[in-house]
Amino acid sequence: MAQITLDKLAHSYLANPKSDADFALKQIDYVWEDGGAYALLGPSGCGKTTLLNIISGLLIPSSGHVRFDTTDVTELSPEARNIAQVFQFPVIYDTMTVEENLAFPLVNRGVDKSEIGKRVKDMLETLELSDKAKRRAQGLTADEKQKISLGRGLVRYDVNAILFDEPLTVIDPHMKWQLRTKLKELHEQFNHTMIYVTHDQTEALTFADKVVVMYEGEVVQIGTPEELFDEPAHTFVGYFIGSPGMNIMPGQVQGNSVRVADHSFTLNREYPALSGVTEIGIRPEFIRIVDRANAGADGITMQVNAVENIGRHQIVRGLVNGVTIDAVVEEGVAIPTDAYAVFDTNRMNVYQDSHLVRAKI
Ligand SMILES: Nc1ncnc2c1ncn2[C@@H]1O[C@H](COP(=O)(O)OP(=O)(O)OP(=O)(O)O)[C@@H](O)[C@H]1O
Repeated sequence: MAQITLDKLAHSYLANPKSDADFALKQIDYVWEDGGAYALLGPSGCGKTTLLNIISGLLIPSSGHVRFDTTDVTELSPEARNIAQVFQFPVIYDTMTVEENLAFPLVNRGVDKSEIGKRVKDMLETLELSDKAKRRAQGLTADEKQKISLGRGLVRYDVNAILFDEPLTVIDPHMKWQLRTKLKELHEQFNHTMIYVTHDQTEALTFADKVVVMYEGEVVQIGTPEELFDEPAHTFVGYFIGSPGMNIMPGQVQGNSVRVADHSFTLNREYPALSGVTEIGIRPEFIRIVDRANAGADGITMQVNAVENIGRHQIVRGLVNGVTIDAVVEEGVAIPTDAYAVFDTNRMNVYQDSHLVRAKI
């Protein structure tokens, strides 16, 4: 296993990139800790696969270096990097049996026969495929084939890292949850450095200790699931993480006073003087909807347009000063038509030109 360092790494698919927009991956400096479980999360086209391919050696970056511990591997082939990769679709040998498929990466590396037998048996049990060990892979379901692909990556104990590129795309929804849990268990057991690419926030947040959020070729935040929820560093993270995402509204900030629409909130913290576009972010979970008649002066007029029941909660959708706002309210709570949205001032975040502004201490 290895610590993986990305040193001033950037990539453009163009021969002569001229501006930032020409880069599929804008400059990134980051150290992936040895034994960490990371998710690379972002929408389609944000550069996740480009970054993963640079780490695996399928792509040589336009600039910068990749180091595994102290070794510079920037120009080394994937084979020379000693990594395991699991792709979106199963990569297995149809004519081999399930156990032969799992043994193959170990046979190739000259691992001792008895050791191979032990590891394959363990992996068959882990993946709940013991009863299919002697069956040819041909004819198995897509789920089962992808489980074998995962197993072929995980059966190797000596790898520097295991890279997963949207590995659960072909997996049945109920099985996805099971395999995610399994991967987490395997990570705890073997402590491999794992990097998991996905555009699905549930997959990222349940699998990873740290989530790397990408947007338009840039890493906009690296944090624990809690950090991404509580303090999104960029409005995109606020919007992308959470269901529904964070509400973002235009606002003005002066010291400890935040003005949104026709209402000023007094906060228990001070902000520095801001320039540029100022926005206020608040998650739907931290907005209460109350009847205007009972609200006193502590809310903002909200025009309620729809109420969706989603089991234990209801999502209230409406407009505040022309901006669409969502609030998450417990089930059974009556939603007044003449409503005020009351914000939890401790949970309001301030953004300048899309980036989080920290309050002065
Ligand atoms: N071989 C290539 N040649 C030219 N441009 C490419 C190539 N591969 C990717 N790109 C471009 O680079 C950008 C990042 O693509 P990348 O595949 O890394 O994103 P992604 O986040 O993995 O997307 P997805 O989730 O759809 O796979 C996109 O604009 C894409 O069109």
